[in-house]
Amino acid sequence: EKCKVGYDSAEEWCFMLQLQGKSALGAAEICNKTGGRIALLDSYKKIEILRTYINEKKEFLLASSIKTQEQDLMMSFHRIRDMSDYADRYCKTYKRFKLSWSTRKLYIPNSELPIHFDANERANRTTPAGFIIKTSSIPGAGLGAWTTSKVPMFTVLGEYEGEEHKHEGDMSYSWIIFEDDEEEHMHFIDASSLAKSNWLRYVNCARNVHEENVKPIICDGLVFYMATKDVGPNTELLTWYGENDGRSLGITRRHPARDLELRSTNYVRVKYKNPYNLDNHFVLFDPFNKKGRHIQREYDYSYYTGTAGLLLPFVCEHSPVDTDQIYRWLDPRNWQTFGLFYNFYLKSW
Ligand SMILES: C[S@@+](CC[C@H](N)C(=O)[O-])C[C@H]1O[C@@H](n2cnc3c(N)ncnc32)[C@H](O)[C@@H]1O
Repeated sequence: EKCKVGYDSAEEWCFMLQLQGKSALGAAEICNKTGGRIALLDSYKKIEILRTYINEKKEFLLASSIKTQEQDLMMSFHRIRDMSDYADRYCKTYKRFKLSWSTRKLYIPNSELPIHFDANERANRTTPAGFIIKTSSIPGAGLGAWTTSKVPMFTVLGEYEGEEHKHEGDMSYSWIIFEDDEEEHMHFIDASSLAKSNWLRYVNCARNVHEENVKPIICDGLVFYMATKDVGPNTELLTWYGENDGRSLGITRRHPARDLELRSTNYVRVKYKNPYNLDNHFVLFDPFNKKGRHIQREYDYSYYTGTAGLLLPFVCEHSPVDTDQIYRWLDPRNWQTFGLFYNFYLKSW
């Protein structure tokens, strides 16, 4: 037998399907321990052989209980998508009827302001009944907006008020509004002034999908905030600021409202060698997809899954022929080294 213990022979390769769910790093570690490495897809033939190999073990894979994470992820994704659809509908109605009965039904207006008050108290004084401004649940984030009673899903928490500029002001309280999708046609709604904003300025940025419960609806040059879940009492309202602002707050996670490309809940993690740039990286391999779309780039889904990322089954391999080594020689980035070796070889010969 050419394959090591625990490995199965599949044509010229030796594979081992691991049904335990692991992160990319955890998987690499286990493959190392068994004397192999993460299976590397570097030829069409190998992809086909690996597909056949996994298909033979299909029942085990389908029976493994670790799919719940992918299912959660897809559900969260669809929920976020549904919220976008709902927001679009809300906006259409708003554009036609403004705040009429239909858009006002689930709309929470600012608290009414007294006639005389300190101008800088405006923002806080607009806080409606059922909400309170107090220290955020996020360490170091300052103040936050909290519920004191239940808020049903789809409740519009009001309009994000601020000064409208054409120039960039204090970006930490600004929404950028693109009018008709053109960069030149944009403005900012800047809530940095306490005298010219309302309580929604205190809504902080969610760090993950579990705590995210508010969606900005950008509509008709304005921004509304809408609850995307039934929110219980004494819960902080948190929304996703967008990738740029998220990043500047140290939240580098990808918010998959943009593009969650998962199509399956049967992924197996392997590596893939890109034939164009010879880069090799982790991919999600869907061995049961018959339409040929079985390789999926793996993005950072930790916005959903927490820091370890998706826990997936994976395939280890060890090959009597180290194809990775061969590719290293073929990689143009290594040719300089190869040249040195070649010169040395010629000279010594
Ligand atoms: C629109 S304000 C939110 C209200 C702010 N916390 C306050 O006390 O006025 C945005 C600012 O809140 C803070 N913040 C919001 N989300 C945060 C997060 N996830 N982590 C750290 N700071 C955050 C940052 O200082 C950010 O510039």
